[in-house]
Amino acid sequence: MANVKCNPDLVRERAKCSFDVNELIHLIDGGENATKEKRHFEETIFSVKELQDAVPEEYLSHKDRYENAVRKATILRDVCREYMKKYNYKPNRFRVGHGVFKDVSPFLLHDGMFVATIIGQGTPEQQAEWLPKAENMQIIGTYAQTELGHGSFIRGLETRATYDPKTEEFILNNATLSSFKWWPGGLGSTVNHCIVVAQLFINGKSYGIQPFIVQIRDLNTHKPLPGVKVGEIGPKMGFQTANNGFLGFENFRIPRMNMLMKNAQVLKDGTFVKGMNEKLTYGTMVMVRVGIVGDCSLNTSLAATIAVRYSAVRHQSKIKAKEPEVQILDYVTQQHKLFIAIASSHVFRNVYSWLSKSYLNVMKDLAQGKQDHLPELHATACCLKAVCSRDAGSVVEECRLACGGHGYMTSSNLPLVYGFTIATVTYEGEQTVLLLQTARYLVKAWLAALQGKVLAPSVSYLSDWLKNDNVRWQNTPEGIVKGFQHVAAGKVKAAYDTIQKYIKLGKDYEDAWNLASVQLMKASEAHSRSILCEVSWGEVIRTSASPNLLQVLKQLAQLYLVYWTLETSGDFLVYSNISKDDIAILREKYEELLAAIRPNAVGLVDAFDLRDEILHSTLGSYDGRVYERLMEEALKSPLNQESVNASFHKYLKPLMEKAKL
Ligand SMILES: CCCCCCC/C=C/C(=O)SCCNC(=O)CCNC(=O)[C@H](O)C(C)(C)COP(=O)(O)OP(=O)(O)OC[C@H]1O[C@@H](n2cnc3c(N)ncnc32)[C@H](O)[C@@H]1OP(=O)(O)O
Ligand SMILES: Cc1cc2nc3c(=O)[nH]c(=O)nc-3n(C[C@H](O)[C@H](O)[C@H](O)COP(=O)(O)OP(=O)(O)OC[C@H]3O[C@@H](n4cnc5c(N)ncnc54)[C@H](O)[C@@H]3O)c2cc1C
Repeated sequence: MANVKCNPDLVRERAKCSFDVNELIHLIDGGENATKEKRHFEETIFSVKELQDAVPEEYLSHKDRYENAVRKATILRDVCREYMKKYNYKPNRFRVGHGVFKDVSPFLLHDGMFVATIIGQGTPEQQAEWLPKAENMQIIGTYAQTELGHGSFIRGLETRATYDPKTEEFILNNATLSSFKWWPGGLGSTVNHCIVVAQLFINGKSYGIQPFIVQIRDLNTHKPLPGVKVGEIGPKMGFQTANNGFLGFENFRIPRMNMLMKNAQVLKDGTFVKGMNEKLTYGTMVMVRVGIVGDCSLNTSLAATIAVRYSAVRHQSKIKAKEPEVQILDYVTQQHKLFIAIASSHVFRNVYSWLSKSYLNVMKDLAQGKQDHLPELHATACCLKAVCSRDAGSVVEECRLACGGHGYMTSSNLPLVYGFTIATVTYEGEQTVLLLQTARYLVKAWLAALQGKVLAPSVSYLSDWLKNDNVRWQNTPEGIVKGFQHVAAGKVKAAYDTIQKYIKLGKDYEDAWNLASVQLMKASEAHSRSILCEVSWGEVIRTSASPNLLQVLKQLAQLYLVYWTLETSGDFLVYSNISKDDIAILREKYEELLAAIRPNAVGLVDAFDLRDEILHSTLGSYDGRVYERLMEEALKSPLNQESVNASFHKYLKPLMEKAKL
């Protein structure tokens, strides 16, 4: 990239960077070698001509766009397979996927959830049967859980799997319209198999929801099998190439062994054997929620890179009347919009790495029959997924707005990035629903704290606060982290007290819960924010890096702490000992941090190391040729391929002529 002829503003910005950009790239990637491998892989992928689009995707019809995405998905699969064989390297297909598809691969659910559910929910025998086929794409699948009528409340799913002991089969049925599966990615026209989550019935008795592996299309003709009704759900806000679909069954039989039986089992005679914990059936969702925190880091880095580079190149208006128009990045309001995006990406990455470790530890425990830490993992993954996805959506939108009119252009890629980022707020557990799951855990933890019990590490601050809620405020990062814990503890207590108040007024627990649920949701958000602050600050101070880089990383981590303290200063005034003077000091600190980060802004986004092919943006490319690219892309419009469009003769001319009469 160094030899590319760049916009002079970007050249100047890069020259004034105070740290070694390569050092940060290696830190993000996990070492110099990891960067080398990543770059070699990406170079290989983006030099494949067939993966490059001659016409921008947006000009294609819905159908052509899908077919093009499938074409590229198959080529990408082949290239990756060869690459893995040759270099024994497991590539990050999702990162290059943004480059290849701009949007989402029709195989996203195959890789992200179909294979993962076979691993997570299948017995060793079932894995041996299905996994090799799924991994080498002999079969293509998705995860079909959500229905027209139910997505959040999965115990309410209506798809039925009724066991027939005579034939040792399950009979799948979707008797109502609301029971039709709706949303699964790839289901529309791509997959031939599904994990279907259905209500299990044996001898007329319900045994709750269970996962089944089901073939829905013929492997040769791709026609839906008899008894299967399947199709695509149509255009959406984003995810255009994900090929989301609908599905219903009519007396469709599958063998008994197609129920994934790692947890619960159905024996030949119809005996139901309960698993260790029925919630383990929800395991794939926990795994994907953890992954979404990592996706939030990538999505915010995409938007930050585009908006920061653009803001360094764009000059508009003046700060001082007699001086030239400034780079818009010099407006402190612009820095306020953008530097939180850079900081958030680092916070999400650090928290993702911490959460993944907890996830793996809990999986190891579960394999040995220990489930003590499962509730804490579920509660933590729920609130972090909810808050990070919401933050990422807001940050991406703020970056888009920070690019003014050009940010509204599809060629900036910001609308597409927003489309797939904002989807994460809803899928894999709608944000409020997940926050309320965490609130259940917090209320239980609060009760345990009141009873003097020892709490799990992520909520132990509740006991500390109960012992002493009158801690002197300190304007240090550690003091701010403590402050976030006080806010969270204060909100948990307030929500708990509200529930008790309603119960005393004669409400039952469920109604009292619903009445207090805004407070519960806010308590859960505050808990999540306190984890984000504590973990990210902890990770940064443990980072081993050169003094210059460490200084910049600390500035970003502090910016995150101070930004959120100021954004939620009302809560701090209510629940901590912060004073108005402390808030004024923090405002000053915030301005100092913006100024300190300013010279490194371009270096920081360069360190995300996102190739132009992944950014896909007229505003964000490495060379900063913004206006040239905007014009080049505009000229690709089909309307610019002819000097006069047929509509002139058909409609406009007759209209004008009629007007003459
Ligand atoms: C790289 C991959 C990219 C993938 C792209 C993905 C595209 C999108 C895919 C999808 O969206 S797939 C569909 C995802 N759907 C959801 O996430 C549904 C959300 N709803 C739920 O998870 C559940 O319905 C619920 C909200 C958790 C409620 O479940 P339920 O009604 O059964 O529980 P409750 O009676 O409320 O009891 C809760 C009880 O259970 C514990 N618990 C709940 N879930 C889990 C879990 N996953 N693991 C462990 N424990 C769980 C919870 O803590 C409560 O415990 P107690 O308080 O009773 O002790
Ligand atoms: C892009 C995209 C891809 C998807 N891919 C898949 C897929 O591959 N496979 C799959 O199975 N599903 C998929 N889904 C479905 C997704 O998982 C659900 O849409 C999601 O879980 C939300 O459920 P819902 O649509 O039922 O929302 P609802 O639950 O109907 O939410 C509507 C409103 O009701 C509120 N609400 C609901 N319950 C409660 C409650 N208990 N307390 C308080 N408020 C509540 C919510 O907060 C929200 O404000 C996808 C969705 C999207 C958008």
